[in-house]
Amino acid sequence: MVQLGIIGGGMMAEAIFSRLLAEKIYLPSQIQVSEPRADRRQELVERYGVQVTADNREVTSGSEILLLAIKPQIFDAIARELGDISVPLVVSILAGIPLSKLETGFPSSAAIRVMPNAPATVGAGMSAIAAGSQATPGQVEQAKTLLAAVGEVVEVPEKMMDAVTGLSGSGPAFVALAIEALSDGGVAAGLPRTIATPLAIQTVLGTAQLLQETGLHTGQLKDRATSPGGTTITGLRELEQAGVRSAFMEAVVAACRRSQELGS
Ligand SMILES: NC(=O)C1=CN([C@@H]2O[C@H](COP(=O)(O)OP(=O)(O)OC[C@H]3O[C@@H](n4cnc5c(N)ncnc54)[C@H](O)[C@@H]3O)[C@@H](O)[C@H]2O)C=CC1
Ligand SMILES: O=C(O)[C@@H]1CCC=N1
Repeated sequence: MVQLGIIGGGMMAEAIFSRLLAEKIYLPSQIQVSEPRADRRQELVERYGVQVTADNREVTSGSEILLLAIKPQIFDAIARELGDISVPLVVSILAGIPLSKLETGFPSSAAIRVMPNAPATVGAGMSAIAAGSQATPGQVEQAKTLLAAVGEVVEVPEKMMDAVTGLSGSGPAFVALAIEALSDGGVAAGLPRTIATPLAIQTVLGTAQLLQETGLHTGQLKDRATSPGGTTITGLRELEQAGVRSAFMEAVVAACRRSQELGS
C-alpha cells in the first residue's frame, strides 16, 4: 500500500525519498510519485523502483502523507485539482506558501510546512518545520522522521519560515557562489583549477565543522587565523572594502522577501 505520495518528482523530491529508501524508512512499493515528464518518471523507476504516475489524483488515493514538491507558482492549480482529497497529512516544501493557504487548499487534511535545502541530497540537509493548527503531535513526529532522514531538523514558529527560506533554503547557492569565487581567486593567484576547487570546498567544509564541533564563535575563529600584519588580515580588509558582509546579509533578506512574495 502507498504510504507516501509525492506530487512532483523533481530534484528535492528525489533528494528526500532516496534517503527514505536508503534508510529503509519506506520500501519502494510504499512510495508513489506523480510527475508529468515521462523521461523523468522512467528515470525514477529505473533508479529507485518507486511507483510513478502522470496522474496526481492517483497518488493521493490511500496515501498516509502527501508531500508537495512542485514549484510554489503552481500551488493554486494543484490545490484546485486535489483540494477535495482527504489524506491525513499534507507536507509542503514549497517556498513561501503559508500554512493558511495549505489549510484552505486541503481542508480535509492536517498541514505541515517545511523548508529543507539542497544538501538533503547527501543527508547533510537543514530543514525547518512549522505545524498547522490541525497537525497532531504524532503527525509532527512523522514529519520530523521524514526530514531527519535527510539531515538536521528544527521546529520553528511559522512566522520565521520566510527568513529560514532566505537563509538555509537559499543559502547553499550563496555558499556555492562563495566557494566558486574562492576557487577563482586561487586560479588568479596561480593554482590550477583541479587543485583550487578541492581546496576551496575543503576549506568551507572544515571551517563549518570546526565551528560546529567546538562551538567557537565565528569572530574568535577569524581572530585565530589572523596574524598581525599577516596574509589573512590583508585579505579580510579587501572583503570589508568590497562590502561582502553586507552583500551576504542583503542576499538573505532579499530571498526572505521573495519567499513572502511567493506566498502572497
Ligand atoms: N531546489 C532547492 O534547493 C529547494 C527547493 N525547495 C522547494 O521545493 C520545491 C521543488 O523544487 P525543486 O525540486 O528544486 O524543483 P524541480 O523543478 O526539480 O521539481 C519540480 C517537479 O514538479 C514537476 N511538475 C511540474 N508541474 C507539475 C504538476 N502539475 N503536477 C505534478 N508535478 C509537476 C516538474 O516536472 C518537476 O519534476 C519548490 O517548491 C521549491 O520552493 C525547497 C528547498 C530547497
Ligand atoms: O529558489 C527557490 O525558490 C528554492 C527555495 C529555497 C531554495 N530554492
